[in-house]
Amino acid sequence: MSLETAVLIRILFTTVVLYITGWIVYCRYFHPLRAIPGPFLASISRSWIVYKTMAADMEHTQRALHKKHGYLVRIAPNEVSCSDPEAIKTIYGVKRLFRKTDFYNAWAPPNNGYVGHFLTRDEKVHSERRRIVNNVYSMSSVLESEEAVNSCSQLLCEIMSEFARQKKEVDLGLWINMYAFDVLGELFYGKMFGFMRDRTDFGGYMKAIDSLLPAFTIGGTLPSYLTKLYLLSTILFSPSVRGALGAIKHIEIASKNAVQKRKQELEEKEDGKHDMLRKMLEISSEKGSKIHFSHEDIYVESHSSLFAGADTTAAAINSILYYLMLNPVAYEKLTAEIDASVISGDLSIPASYAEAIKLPYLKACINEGMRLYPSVGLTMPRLVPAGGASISGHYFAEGCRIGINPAVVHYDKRVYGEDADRFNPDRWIHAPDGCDIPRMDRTMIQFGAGPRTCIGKNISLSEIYKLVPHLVRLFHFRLADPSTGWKTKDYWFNKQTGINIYMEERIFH
Ligand code: HEM
Repeated sequence: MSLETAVLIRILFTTVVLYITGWIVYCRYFHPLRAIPGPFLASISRSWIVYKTMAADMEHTQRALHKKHGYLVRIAPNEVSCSDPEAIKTIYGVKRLFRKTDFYNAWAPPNNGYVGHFLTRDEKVHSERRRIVNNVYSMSSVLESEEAVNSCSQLLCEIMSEFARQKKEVDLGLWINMYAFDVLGELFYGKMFGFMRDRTDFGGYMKAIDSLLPAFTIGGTLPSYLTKLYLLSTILFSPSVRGALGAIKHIEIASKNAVQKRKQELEEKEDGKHDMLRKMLEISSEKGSKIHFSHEDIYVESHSSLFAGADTTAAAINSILYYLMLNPVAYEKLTAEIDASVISGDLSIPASYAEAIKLPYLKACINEGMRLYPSVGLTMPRLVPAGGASISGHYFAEGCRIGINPAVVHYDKRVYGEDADRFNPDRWIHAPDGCDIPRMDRTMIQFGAGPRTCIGKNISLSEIYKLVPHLVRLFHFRLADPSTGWKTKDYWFNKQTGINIYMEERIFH
């Protein structure tokens, strides 16, 4: 090696060491977030958050960190996880908009048009676009398709009856996931995809989402200059991600075909169906050119809902049923309420949404399942707007990243009582000492909060309120092996596997 090269290497090495030392000193002693506690590595590098996200159990890590440090924990040099229930309205409220961070960029398809409600970071564009379709997602609109949802529940119950008669061990999570996809098929396209009918992962959608979730979540957590590189390398080197992109393409093509077909059907004859596709086609033909709502926007609307709406709803139903199976007293109490309501004629089977929401213990069990196990298990990160903000006694400068993880704030003992980490639906009937139900309700952010609240919330609630009493009335479920527990993977959607059960059909005389 020549002398010049050796000197050059030494200069380079010294520069790198000086840069890293300077960066660490800045992060620890001069950074605006220096006073916020958290893991040392997190305070100087995003490698901590990336590594912990890859482990897919961030909700446990964050709960432990908040228990140790309080409401604010530094999870990256410029990012904070907040668990203060009072901060929900500041961070996610309408008063001053905290924009979504670049975490969401990793999920966006290469698309020059509108990327969908979930991914859009421009609040003005978001509110304009969301206003166009808000009514389509209202509860009254969703309930116009109630019969269609009933047909899905009935098919699921027929399959479950067959399994019960065969005394077969069943992967409950898998069937609930297939059910959730088929309901979206009915609601959006006027017919089930065929997951349950064909007993298969139709078009490979489930596998595709499972493969893409880690890539998007890790890609979004990386420093933004690495996101594209990371995503590109997963496409090049991971056959499952390549396969998943193929399946997503399939969903896109299927959406496009469905829009064309539905348009044609409606032109040919009136079929009396009020699916969401029809409603969106009507908006598009009545005022589409004026408000720029084209067929392209309808494809985006429908296929992004498949991505966002099936796994999340399935995770919620799974958690409600799983915790009931683990808590026989609550399970019996719910069964008694449902049986009494059926006998008195207050609840039909299939259950109507309007009837089901009147059952107090059912409501308590549903709230409690989604509290203890919200379907989204990472912080929903936002940027502090111009002028900064005061949160939990700390001033945050513009541009700091901050978010709340539903799976952390839902465990707050000051809000939900000393037994907040236990499944106890009764807390929703009589609030624990020192707690009150309106505050408990306000702290539930399983569907997000404020202007970016889940647009599909009513779809999911109608599915959950209708399916849970239907299943509880017709079957008795028990875990095949209560000692093993489910397995969970928290890649933004916190998905469960291994809910293996046996069931019996209930006999009524
Ligand atoms: C139990 C079921 C569901 C849960 C727990 C859930 C959860 C969430 C959460 C937490 C957000 C906010 C994300 C953020 O602020 O970063 C969100 C947004 C969203 N969800 Fe859901 N979701 C569910 C079902 C659905 C369904 C069925 C659909 C579609 C049909 C859907 C579509 C969306 C969309 C499009 C957004 C973005 C809304 C916006 O920014 O305007 N979700 N969801």
